[in-house]
Amino acid sequence: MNDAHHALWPAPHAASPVDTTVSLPGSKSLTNRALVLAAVADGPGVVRRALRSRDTELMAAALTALGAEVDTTGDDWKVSPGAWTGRTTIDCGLAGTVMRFVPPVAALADGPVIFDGDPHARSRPMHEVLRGLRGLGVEIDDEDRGTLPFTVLGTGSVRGGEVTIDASASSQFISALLLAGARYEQGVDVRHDGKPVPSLPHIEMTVDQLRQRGVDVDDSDANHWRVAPGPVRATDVVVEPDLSNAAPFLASALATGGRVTVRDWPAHTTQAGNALREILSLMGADVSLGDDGLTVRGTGTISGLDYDLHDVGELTPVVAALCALASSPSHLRGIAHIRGHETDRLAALATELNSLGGHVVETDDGLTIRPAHLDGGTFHTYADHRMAHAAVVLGLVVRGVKVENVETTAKTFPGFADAWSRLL
Ligand SMILES: O=C(O)C1=C[C@@H](OP(=O)(O)O)[C@@H](O)[C@H](O)C1
Ligand SMILES: C=C(OP(=O)(O)O)C(=O)O
Repeated sequence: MNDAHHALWPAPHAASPVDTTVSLPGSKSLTNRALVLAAVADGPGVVRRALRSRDTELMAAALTALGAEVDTTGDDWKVSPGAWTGRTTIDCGLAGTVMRFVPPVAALADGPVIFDGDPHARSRPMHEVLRGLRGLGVEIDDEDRGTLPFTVLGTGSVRGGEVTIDASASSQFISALLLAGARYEQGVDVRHDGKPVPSLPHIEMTVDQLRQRGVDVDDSDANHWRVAPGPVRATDVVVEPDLSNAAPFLASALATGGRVTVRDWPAHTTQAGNALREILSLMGADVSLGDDGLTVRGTGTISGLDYDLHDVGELTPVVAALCALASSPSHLRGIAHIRGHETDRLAALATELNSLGGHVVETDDGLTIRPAHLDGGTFHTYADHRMAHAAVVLGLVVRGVKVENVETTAKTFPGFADAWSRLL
């Protein structure tokens, strides 16, 4: 691993238990769904308190390239749908939501649309989105790669109809087809056939967002989703704070035996990050939801965790960091699919935690983490924002943790490092 390109950021050490209240930026998953749905809507809409980060700016740029108008100047982003135009190129960065959600929209454009992204984006699974789109009548040129780069050959309309894909590698494959599906002539009727679909809350979020805009979605049978053809109503929506990005902040209370409150925690939400309430209480925290937000209090002792993270895989890095600080062993299961996230997160976490002295073993579908004394050292992020989140949690209690490429957190949380420097 070459550290020469990136300065090392010394993760802040907590001299005393953390005791603070924080407001967090908006949800990536909600912002990018709201942008896509606003761009395919029947009139101009507003996305209030939009997350401004690399992934959401890439989404805004992608939709603009396809003919929508997206005004991102303030905190409330204004979106006006346009006539879908092809003959353009989309940069997906490393954003799963851009590489999966935009091709089904590009299929409505009147010409070819080229997709590419960061070097690692080319290894993220895409095959089943492409297969699904082909089954719905879309022509795609990927030179049989099944990954980025590829070209969607838009013709101005999409037939739609029935299709079966294997979404065991990512829930985003299903969300992708559903988000644009109402604009296809026959809507979409998509079935999953394969090992269980991960991250189901994210599909529920997609279904919920579609219904909020008047789209008729039938998800009454497992592994089967139907979106009726029809208009997507333009809306004025407020984005909730990103509950998955709350993970390192809430975890800091547990790690240091302190208290953290995250303001504006929604009482009802489809965000996967809401599972932190259960996970952190299983690990020994006192968790309460009140008028001032979600408050987590730690006792100074962290219990190991035996847990299936299949539905909430994006929480793994921070949870694994807490497990590495716990006083009993942990078994994190059900997360084989996170090998296809920003990096192979199972390999990256095992390597980096062990390099600090951890006792972490990769299993087929997760991690086994045993108590160990950790020492400082360099924690590599592999261009994965959530690896940096894990490193921050460790650094609070382990002296001398240095984070390589902390700037990678700009994917979903620009100013992440500064937020910690201010907090401690
Ligand atoms: O639809 C979404 O917004 C997301 C779905 C999940 O993807 P996977 O199903 O690939 O885990 C999640 O991990 C990712 O961070 C965001
Ligand atoms: C898996 C993640 O991102 P993406 O939306 O790029 O898939 C994540 O944020 O943890």
